[in-house]
Amino acid sequence: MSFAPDVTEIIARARADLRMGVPIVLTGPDGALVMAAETLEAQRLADLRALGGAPVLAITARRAETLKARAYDDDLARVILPPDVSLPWVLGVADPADDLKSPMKGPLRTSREGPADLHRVALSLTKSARLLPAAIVLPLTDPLGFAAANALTVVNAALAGPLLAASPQPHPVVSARLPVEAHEAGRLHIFRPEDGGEEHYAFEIGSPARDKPVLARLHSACFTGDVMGSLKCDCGPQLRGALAQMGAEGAGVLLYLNQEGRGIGLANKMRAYSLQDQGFDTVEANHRLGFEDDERDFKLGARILTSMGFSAVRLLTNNPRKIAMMEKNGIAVVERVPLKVGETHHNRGYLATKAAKSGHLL
Ligand SMILES: Nc1nc2c(ncn2[C@@H]2O[C@H](COP(=O)(O)OP(=O)(O)OP(=O)(O)O)[C@@H](O)[C@H]2O)c(=O)[nH]1
Ligand SMILES: [Zn+2]
Repeated sequence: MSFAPDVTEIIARARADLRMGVPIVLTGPDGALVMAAETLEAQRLADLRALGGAPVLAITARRAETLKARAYDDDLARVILPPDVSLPWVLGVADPADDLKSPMKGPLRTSREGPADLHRVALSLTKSARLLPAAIVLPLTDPLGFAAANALTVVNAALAGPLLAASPQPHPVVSARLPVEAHEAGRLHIFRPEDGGEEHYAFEIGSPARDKPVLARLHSACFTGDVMGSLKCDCGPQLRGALAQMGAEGAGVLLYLNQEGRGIGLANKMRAYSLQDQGFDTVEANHRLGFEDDERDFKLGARILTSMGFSAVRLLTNNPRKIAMMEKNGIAVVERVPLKVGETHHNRGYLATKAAKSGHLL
């Protein structure tokens, strides 16, 4: 019988639970109750306090650096909850929105007791749920009993950790003809990753030969730039520029990858924009939120191209990481086609930061 969900499916459930503010239980050699800081409610925090024990707030080393909290576990810190912990305290540690307005009072104490494996998986889960990377973790003596009594999702952390770090295989779902302004012979293909995450799209123009390098673009979703015409980035003009070039050549493939905000999600990108209004650049803003500069899965694009039958591209990009990841994952980049469009006085600093800190080619 195989009606029960497998680990991948349970991870998808856990992600949905955390987004709703429902706690989950992680099991490893030990077990722990996990709640995402961003969706924590006052009543659940009160219930947590009533349980006793030694809860911590796990945050990434990036966020810990901003808060001057010691990260004993390299990539994360376990902040000890004060006995009178309140919801604003939890949110103040997790969310940098008010860092400048109300700097944290007193030094944060962090734990170095025992392994941090469950905390690491808890943070990966909050990231994959596109929430702030911060989670309350409370060790439990009877994790399975606690989960059963409260009908909570149980995730085996040892199995989930590697799956959360891996790139899920996107499967083709459907494709249909779609004439667009750039070219009448367009076809939109939908791909669905097997981890229950966001779908991604491939827009094919003309009938590019599978045995020759295809003019290709890996475009990461940017609602603000692609749809709203934001002047803060160059995404909209890049999207339309790439389509126009493919239209003019009569052939090409544009992958539209739903990795909004370099993989942190639109809500977190808007948090980053607020920080940028406080004077931080695009990379510093990601770090203050607890993210790396770029949280995208670049393998995804190579996998979709491979599944469409392509093995070589002329890649429209200024980002050398995209080229390296294509090559590493079986797609030869025979030419880099620069895509320099859409510079405005609003995005000049953003583009300069990408060149200085993220290695973008000018
Ligand atoms: N976190 C964050 N994401 C941003 C910001 N501005 C734009 N983005 C996102 O950055 C991504 C840009 O995607 P791309 O244009 O494909 O990538 P790129 O790395 O600039 O590379 P090329 O355009 O190919 O040179 C999109 O997902 C945007 O939503 C920002 O200030 N912070
Ligand atoms: Zn953009």
